[in-house]
Amino acid sequence: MLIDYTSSNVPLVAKNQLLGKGAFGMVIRGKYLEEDVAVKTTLPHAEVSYFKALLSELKVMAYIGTHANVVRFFGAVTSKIRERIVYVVLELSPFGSLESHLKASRATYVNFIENDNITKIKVTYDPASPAVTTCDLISWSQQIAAGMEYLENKKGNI
Ligand SMILES: Nc1ncnc2c1ncn2[C@@H]1O[C@H](COP(=O)(O)OP(=O)(O)OP(=O)(O)O)[C@@H](O)[C@H]1O
Repeated sequence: MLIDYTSSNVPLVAKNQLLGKGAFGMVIRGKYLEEDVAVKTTLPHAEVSYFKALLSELKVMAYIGTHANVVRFFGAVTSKIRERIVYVVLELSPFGSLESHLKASRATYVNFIENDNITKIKVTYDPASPAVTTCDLISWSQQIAAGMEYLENKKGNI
């Protein structure tokens, strides 16, 4: 279901909290029904092609549905679509992109592999001690594969 917020509800978008920028848009932190969310939109005065790319992404997100290993899509603010402004509301990933998290964690990475053997099992990721370990990498790989498998099956149903 596509949730269409009225413009009066747009204060869900918190200002000046930029989470990141992509090829055609920016992602800012917001709040939806007491939940912290990520809000994706185009940069001001962006080219029409960027706006169309965001609309295509929105269409895909709306089709995908929910899976534990795929960022959840809450809905979109489309009330200003004529002015080429759309806000796509997504689950907030508190650590940002996996790539940037892995790069930032490189210096504190804890390797559990010695002579091709795993020396320790630490199953759960503990945000209080955020050093990434070999077990985290294995677990995240499995989660990515599960998410990709779900998307692949969805693709087959189009
Ligand atoms: N759901 C999210 N939660 C937290 N941060 C996010 C979220 N989505 C995106 N970001 C941040 O915003 C950045 C840009 O995201 P965006 O989806 O626009 O582009 P991308 O997927 O990284 O690249 P591209 O535009 O090439 O697809 C990300 O690299 C990440 O740092």
